[in-house]
Amino acid sequence: MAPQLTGAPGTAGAAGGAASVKPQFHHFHHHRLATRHHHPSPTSLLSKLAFWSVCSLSLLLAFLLLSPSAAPAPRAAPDSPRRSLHTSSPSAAATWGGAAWEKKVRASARVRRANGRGLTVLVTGAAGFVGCHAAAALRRRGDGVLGLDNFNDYYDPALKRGRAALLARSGVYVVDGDIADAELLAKLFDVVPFTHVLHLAAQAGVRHALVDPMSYVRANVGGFVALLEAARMANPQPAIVWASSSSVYGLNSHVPFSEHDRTDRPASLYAATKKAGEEIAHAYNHIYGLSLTALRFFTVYGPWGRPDMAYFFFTRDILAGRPITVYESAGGGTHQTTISRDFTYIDDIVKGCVGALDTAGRSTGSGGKKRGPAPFRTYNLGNTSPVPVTQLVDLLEKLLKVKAVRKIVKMPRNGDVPYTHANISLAQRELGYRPSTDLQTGVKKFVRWYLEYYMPGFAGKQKQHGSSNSKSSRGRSGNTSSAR
Ligand SMILES: O=C(O)[C@H]1O[C@H](OP(=O)(O)OP(=O)(O)OC[C@H]2O[C@@H](n3ccc(=O)[nH]c3=O)[C@H](O)[C@@H]2O)[C@H](O)[C@@H](O)[C@H]1O
Repeated sequence: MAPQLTGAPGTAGAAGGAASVKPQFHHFHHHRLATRHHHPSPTSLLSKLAFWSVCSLSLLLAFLLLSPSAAPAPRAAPDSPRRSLHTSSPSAAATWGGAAWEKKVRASARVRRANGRGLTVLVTGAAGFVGCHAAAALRRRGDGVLGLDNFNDYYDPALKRGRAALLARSGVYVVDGDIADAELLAKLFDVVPFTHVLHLAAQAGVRHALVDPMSYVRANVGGFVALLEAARMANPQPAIVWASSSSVYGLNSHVPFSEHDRTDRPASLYAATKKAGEEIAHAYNHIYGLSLTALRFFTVYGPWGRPDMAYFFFTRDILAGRPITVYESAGGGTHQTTISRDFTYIDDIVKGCVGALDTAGRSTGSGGKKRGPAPFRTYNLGNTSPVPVTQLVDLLEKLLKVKAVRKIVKMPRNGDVPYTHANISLAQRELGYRPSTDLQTGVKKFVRWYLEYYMPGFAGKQKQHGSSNSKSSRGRSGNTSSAR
């Protein structure tokens, strides 16, 4: 079933129209060449002269256009839209540039608070789960917000377009482009003097790193460096708040995880690239005076969430009557542990992001040069109450009113860690971070959204009959497989 949206899908990436202009070639017909055996009249002499001039000019033009040394990569004229070559979006038709595009960018980034004081924030990964919620929250309080997202197909891009459409309705424009596109980033910083960057664009997911390792290196290392390069050259230099991950704690066994604990034993490539990001951030802070804040998110969930996460695809599969694989500890021996996560509700995470932006000190550099020390901070954003994954499944069964078909297996060596548990006292003290949503409340909100978004008919039926553990409901939900 196609996602049901209440409005038109986002058109953010379509700004600008056609991008490439094909050269026009003129063909001369043979009958014109045949005339050269006759005595030429003055008019035919003139037309011959004109013909050969056109030929020579065409040849010269063709030479200039096709010669590799003489033909640098076409640069966009200021008023014409251009094609981004770096997007990994399947549409690959991301366009940017031109007067109309710049106007849209400026309008989106304009602060709308009555007193005129507010942040001007570039939110990367704005069509992602956390990005879309954070961008909306900033816009609600009147900050200037511009989104950037490459709409890649790691999971259903229609969901990302749906999020961007929501943002568009609240006046936030999401530029369709890649963080690794240095030219695009330079342009954005040129058009808007961003005070802050909330950098959430990344290749997420722990287990997928076994399937496509390079995508993690490209986005979480290469993409991050591209963003930092653009930020250090920008004038003014923005303060950067970015998404690290609880996964950096890896095999750390000291609970709850504190920012002072070891993070040098990652269990997955995903974790390793996030940890690399933290080290890279330190270097940019040290060399260029960029203000950098890393937020270690703990298993964020909620409405408009990521279909690659367990709570999301468990919901889909339970409704479809398909078995779900639930991991149990591979521990054995004396350290038998229940697989559990410090699930953190999206609204709490957004408050943490906003708190981090509000308290981020300034970057000190200018023109790519450091002028003094700048803040370098790291915070856990978790819920401080880990819940076993089996309990999450119990909860979903209760809310969906469908019994899950559980396949219990020992946790494979796929990058997952047995448990996470955040110590959040630092974020509490310095960011005013106070998570307030327990798993029961948060998952209820997610399930309500899921049913309304993917299965509006089913949601209605559930309300009417108060129960839905029927064959027909399973049949309907079977259509949701495109969600992942
Ligand atoms: O905090 C983070 O830093 C990360 O959080 C998230 O990773 P995780 O905490 O691993 O969440 P998620 O995949 O939903 O698995 C949840 C639980 O279900 C278990 N799990 C998973 C799959 C399965 O088939 N069976 C199962 O039992 C699994 O063993 C686990 O115990 C983000 O995806 C990641 O991008 C990153 O941000």
